[in-house]
Amino acid sequence: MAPNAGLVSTTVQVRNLIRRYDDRAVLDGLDLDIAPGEFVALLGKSGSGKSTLLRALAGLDYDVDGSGELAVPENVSVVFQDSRLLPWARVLDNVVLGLSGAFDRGRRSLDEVGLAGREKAWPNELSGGEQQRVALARSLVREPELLLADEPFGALDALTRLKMHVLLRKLCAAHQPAVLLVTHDVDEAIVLADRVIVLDQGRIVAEEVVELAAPRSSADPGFAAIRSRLLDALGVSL
Ligand SMILES: Nc1ncnc2c1ncn2[C@@H]1O[C@H](COP(=O)(O)OP(=O)(O)OP(=O)(O)O)[C@@H](O)[C@H]1O
Repeated sequence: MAPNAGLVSTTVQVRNLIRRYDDRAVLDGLDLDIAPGEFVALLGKSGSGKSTLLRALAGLDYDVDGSGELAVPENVSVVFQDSRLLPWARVLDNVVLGLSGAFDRGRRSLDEVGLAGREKAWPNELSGGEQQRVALARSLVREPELLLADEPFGALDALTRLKMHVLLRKLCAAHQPAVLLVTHDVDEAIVLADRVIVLDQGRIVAEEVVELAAPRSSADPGFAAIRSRLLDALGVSL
């Protein structure tokens, strides 16, 4: 029998992951599976280990003390709270940086994020929301199997954030990457994710599968019930 026979395919498989800083376990025996195309949102108090987990999945913590098993695809894209565009490169050049001959794909990606016609703009000519759209185009033009997003909408105003939710849902439906989104916004997690997990002291302490129909509304009683359980897990009492 083949070694993997019977196993459901996963894009991310984390087993007993431990990461220590100064002998303190910031990730403390964490297990996590993410299925192909699954959208997982990650909540947790400040200091609970969210960014440490993202860094581990992105392969950016090879010099950190720890152990455990980590299976992650090779093709991973990351988006951050700030767009991290190169100020000296035009928008299209930012999108296709490092991808030779990809200008047509880059233009299509900019079209997908609603920025057709802005290819030759400089990053500082765009609003914060538009810069994050470019960052999404830059990630998705690489057709990642896994998209890691560290509070990508954290610096945007409420209205722009809502528009970005609609856009991200559309992009994920079209490209179907597995997603791990770190956010501090419980409603954002419930609106976007198939599953929401809560991290506390380096362990997953709660998990909610979100099966609400789209468009998801915070006025829905099912939404409110999930929010209330997540807030409980985060130690917030209302
Ligand atoms: N390079 C480092 N050296 C020492 N300690 C670190 C380092 N990076 C993170 N830590 C510590 O590990 C813990 C978890 O940090 P991490 O950044 O993963 O938390 P977080 O959940 O992402 O927090 P936030 O929501 O504030 O971004 C914190 O106590 C932090 O101080």
